[in-house]
Amino acid sequence: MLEALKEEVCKANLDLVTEGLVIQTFGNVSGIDRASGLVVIKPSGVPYDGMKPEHMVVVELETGKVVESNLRPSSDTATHLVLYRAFKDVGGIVHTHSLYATAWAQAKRAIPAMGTTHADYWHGEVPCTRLMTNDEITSEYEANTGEVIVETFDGIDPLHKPAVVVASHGPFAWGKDAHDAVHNAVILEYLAHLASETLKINPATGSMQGVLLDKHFLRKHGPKAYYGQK
Ligand SMILES: O=C(CO)[C@@H](O)[C@H](O)COP(=O)(O)O
Repeated sequence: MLEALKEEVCKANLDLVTEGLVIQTFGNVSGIDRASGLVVIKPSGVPYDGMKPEHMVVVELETGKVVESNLRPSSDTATHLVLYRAFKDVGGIVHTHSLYATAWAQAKRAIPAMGTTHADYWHGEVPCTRLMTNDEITSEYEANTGEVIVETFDGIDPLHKPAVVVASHGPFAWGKDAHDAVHNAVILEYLAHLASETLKINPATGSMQGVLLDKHFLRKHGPKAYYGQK
């Protein structure tokens, strides 16, 4: 079932290791087949070393029910499913605990756009979610994590800002497929690192000029640009 997608999702998970975004069994990548309403995701707690396409778990988008695998799906599966239901153009999702993006999440701060390196990829700051309530944490925690992300993106095109830092937790990134989502997670970590270094040099650095932000983002991702086309 969904052999090509399992290959793609497995490779995307292994790319997290190659890109230095995860250690141990941290993190997870999924991809969706919209036609069948099925999601393929990393198994929970399985080491990346030796991870194969046949280890990927297939779950239903609407119910989260495992339809193929003896392994448990990633513990963050419910978050991925909420995001796929809300962000209809998203085809792949990544969660990591990459060092700098997670530091911004722990600091509970959006990552400001301070220069063109950022503006080439993100149209403004990388948002940070609000803190989750005790009720949200003690009930359906993983699904509620997805809900606070969706709430954060009210009125924002998720493909213009393809990542978020979840307060007190870490980053989630997404894209048109699993490979694109990993690419965005790599860029996010670079931008988080760059912002940290910039604020170390000058803690009073403000956001970049709006005109420059638009110029750099839109020439690459605007209506007539190649990047960002589906
Ligand atoms: O963020 C978390 C847990 O908060 C995850 O990244 C885990 O570290 C990986 O869990 P599995 O995907 O292996 O269940």
